Amino acid sequence: MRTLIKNIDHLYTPDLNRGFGQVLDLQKVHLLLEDGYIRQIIASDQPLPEADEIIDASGKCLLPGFIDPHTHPVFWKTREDEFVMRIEGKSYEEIAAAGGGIRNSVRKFRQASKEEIKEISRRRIARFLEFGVTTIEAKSGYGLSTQDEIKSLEIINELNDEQALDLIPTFLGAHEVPDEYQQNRAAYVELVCKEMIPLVAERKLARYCDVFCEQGVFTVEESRKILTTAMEYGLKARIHADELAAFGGAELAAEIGAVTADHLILASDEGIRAMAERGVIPVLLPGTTFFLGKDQYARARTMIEAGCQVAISTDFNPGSSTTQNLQLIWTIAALKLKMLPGELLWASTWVAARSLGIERQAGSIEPGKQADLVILDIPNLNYLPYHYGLNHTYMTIKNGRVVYKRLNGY
Ligand SMILES: N=CN[C@@H](CCC(=O)O)C(=O)O
Ligand SMILES: [Zn+2]
Repeated sequence: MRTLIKNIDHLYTPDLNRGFGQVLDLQKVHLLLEDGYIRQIIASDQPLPEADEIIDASGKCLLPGFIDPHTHPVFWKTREDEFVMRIEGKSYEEIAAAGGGIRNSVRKFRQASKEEIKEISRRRIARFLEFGVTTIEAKSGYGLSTQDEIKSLEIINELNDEQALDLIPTFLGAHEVPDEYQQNRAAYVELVCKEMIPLVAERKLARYCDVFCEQGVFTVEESRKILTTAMEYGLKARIHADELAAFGGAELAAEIGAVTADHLILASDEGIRAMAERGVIPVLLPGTTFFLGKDQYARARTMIEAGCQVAISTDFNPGSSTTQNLQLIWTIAALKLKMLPGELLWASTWVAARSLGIERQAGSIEPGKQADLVILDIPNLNYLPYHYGLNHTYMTIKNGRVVYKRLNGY
């Protein structure tokens, strides 16, 4: 099966030879796909090859499919009541300390059957394709019992097999201390290390293990124990770090060689330096800072100057960031993190792919790679964060197949 995408105004892909933020901009080209892979970039003065399917991209831009490297898409009920409580003045931390937040989602998750949660999650994740996202990292973390964490990871793995979007599973049993362990948190850490991690690894239900390392959640010592145990079982580490307090999460990520450290709003200079030295990828989630109504954003420029390659993500979850629109995150990251369009392209394709170990298959437009692509109805790359809040996706292509096409022009 050969598909020709013809008359592409701009084909943008990270310029891997020139480094972070540098973009290859090929104008007026065509792209040939074959059997799900990228076959050839064709200059406008070359003859057009035969193809079974032709897509006209006149006046549009072609980018690698976006990769969202930090999401929590498997939950049951939404939490709009807590959103209103925050408008009225309660903080996210106060709501969590009073038993709301993640623990609220956990209580609800445990009441629903696997099939019910799977169905609602299936409908939710389909929306990522509409926004041009072709791969997501997907975390468990609303079960917090062995049985319910397994339920969550099974849903992620089954949805990965059953529909077009790729889901890369992360075990987040240490997302919170559940109600029944509030008076005995050490026992919960033991349960995660001695029962959940071995089972998740044995059943190959996750590639990564994550911990919410944060004041009031898991300490640095507890996080170290959980993540090093997971690494002994062959899972790679990611960590929610320094989001609500400067807590030593970035330093821990560097110390244990985590693949990513995420959030990092309050990461220290020392932590940033250590991450750059160890090659830890900062995954920045400015939509969360925005949605929590906070003013202090992660120091992306300091991280980039220190030598980090930065990724960005929606952090899609029912509490602290409900958007699935990575294009909106481009705008927030541009304005609040001072990231430039070329850096945002890297951050949501190549670097995100590296953070998930899939950079050989995805994350850039090169012959031989999976044909995971997005056609955007924009005149140039700068336009994407500029015209904000809407969905510019004209078409999403996953493994060479059209999986989303906008119905009407505007
Ligand atoms: N910080 C921890 N986890 C999520 C929030 C989850 C929730 O509030 O349900 C986050 O990344 O923001
Ligand atoms: Zn998160």
